[in-house]
Amino acid sequence: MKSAFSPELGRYGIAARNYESGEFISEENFFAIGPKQNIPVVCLGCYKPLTFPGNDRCLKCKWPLCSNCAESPHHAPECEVFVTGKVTFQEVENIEIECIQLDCIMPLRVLLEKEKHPERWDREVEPMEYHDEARRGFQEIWNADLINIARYLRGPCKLSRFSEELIMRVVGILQVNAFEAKTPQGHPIRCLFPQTAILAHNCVPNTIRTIYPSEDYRIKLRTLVDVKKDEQLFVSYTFTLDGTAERQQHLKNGKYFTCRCERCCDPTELGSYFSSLICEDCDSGYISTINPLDNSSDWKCNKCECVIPSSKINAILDPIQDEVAVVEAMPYSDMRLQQTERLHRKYHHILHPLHFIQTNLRQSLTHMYGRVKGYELVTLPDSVLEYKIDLCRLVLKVLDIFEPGLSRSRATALYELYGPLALIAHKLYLCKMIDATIYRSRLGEAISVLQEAVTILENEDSLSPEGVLAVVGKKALEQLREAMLAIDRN
Ligand SMILES: C[S@@+](CC[C@H](N)C(=O)[O-])C[C@H]1O[C@@H](n2cnc3c(N)ncnc32)[C@H](O)[C@@H]1O
Repeated sequence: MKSAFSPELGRYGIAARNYESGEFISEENFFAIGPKQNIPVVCLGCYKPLTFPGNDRCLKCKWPLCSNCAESPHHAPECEVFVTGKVTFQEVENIEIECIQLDCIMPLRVLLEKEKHPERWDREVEPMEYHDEARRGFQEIWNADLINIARYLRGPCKLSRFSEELIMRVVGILQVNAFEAKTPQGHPIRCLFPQTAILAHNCVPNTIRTIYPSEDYRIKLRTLVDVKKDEQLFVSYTFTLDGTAERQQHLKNGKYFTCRCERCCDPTELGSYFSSLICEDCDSGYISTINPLDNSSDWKCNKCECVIPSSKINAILDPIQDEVAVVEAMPYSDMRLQQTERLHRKYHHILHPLHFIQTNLRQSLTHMYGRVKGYELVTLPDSVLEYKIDLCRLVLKVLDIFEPGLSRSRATALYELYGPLALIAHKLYLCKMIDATIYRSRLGEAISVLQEAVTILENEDSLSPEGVLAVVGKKALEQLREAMLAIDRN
């Protein structure tokens, strides 16, 4: 990867040569790793939530640390600071609420690493963007960080060798550049990878990054699609299956810029109508915003003269999104499946069939059919198996537009698709409703779908849920191939 600069994007990455889809471009060790901000008390070694106030403390500094992490290298740097400065951790009464004392940990780790590796700081971290001015605009957050982090480190932690300005800059560097990852146990963390963070954002990315907990949280960047030498490399900083307004808000509040990519500038989101509503007036057109980059823009129908102000659109969409959020917060269960189906049906007269709300509900349904108790794949009637196949294909249709190529989401959707494909083929053949030729072709489709899913998932860390899926998928692939051979033998 080469680095380039533009006034709009700042530094960004470009391809140093031609890459085929799925090729690794670069890899990097973290500069710092640590807990996220605004979280309840976690162990500073493995980041698991600590459930009893006062339990699980470091024997040296008495800050939160579980008994398995006594020698954790993650906690060692700040431990010395807390011991030397006699900085005590104030016990928290409610372990479920955010623990502001932990907000200083990640910035402190960056600052201590700066002292340990000044050359790497100068070369890689010093030039990083931190949007000082824009962050000052969010006054409440700025003041909270100033008090809970900068003044806490310089005061009680006796680290006045770090200026307030430098500490607030590190806070900004982390906010703008840090990536979220998960520990093997699924606990969220933040990591700073200065070289990989150079990549600009695009709502249709051409690369994907993976953090490998089993390789001491090393990051690797690979292409999703073929990329030509000197083409820009993009990742997505947002959830690609959000609509334009949601993505823009996330980027503005968290990364301080307006994305002007082709998808964001197109009211139809590349012809998908991903944020569009069905027109009530003509019933055959779709209502989309006139200017996707302006929240107050009117919306208009692509078939009739209907124009609707944004306030009215929000009054329709906000309650739907609230209702969906309640259902999506439920654990996978019969109840959640029923509620998801209810919402999917309820809003299909209002939202475009590919609307992001419908697509996200559909994606949840593809995961639940086959997993939720009472809906195991082998117990599902053929009609529901066919329905799951349709749901997967619709999700894949959207992913083909927004995450073309070898993405994790594509792999998971393909993984959900192979099961019902194989099962239906098998059932029909056993009932003699299809002959060996059709069975072979249907099984062949299931095999190629699963093979593609496994090929993508094999890039994931072996300790991650996706990595585990790759292993299970590989075994299933062997069984399907065995079934194929059995047809040929008979
Ligand atoms: C993670 S940093 C990327 C590297 C950064 N450009 C640098 O020079 O350090 C994210 C910042 O880059 C800029 N940026 C990234 N993608 C952008 C885009 N699509 N449009 C405008 N600015 C972008 C924004 O300033 C954003 O806050």
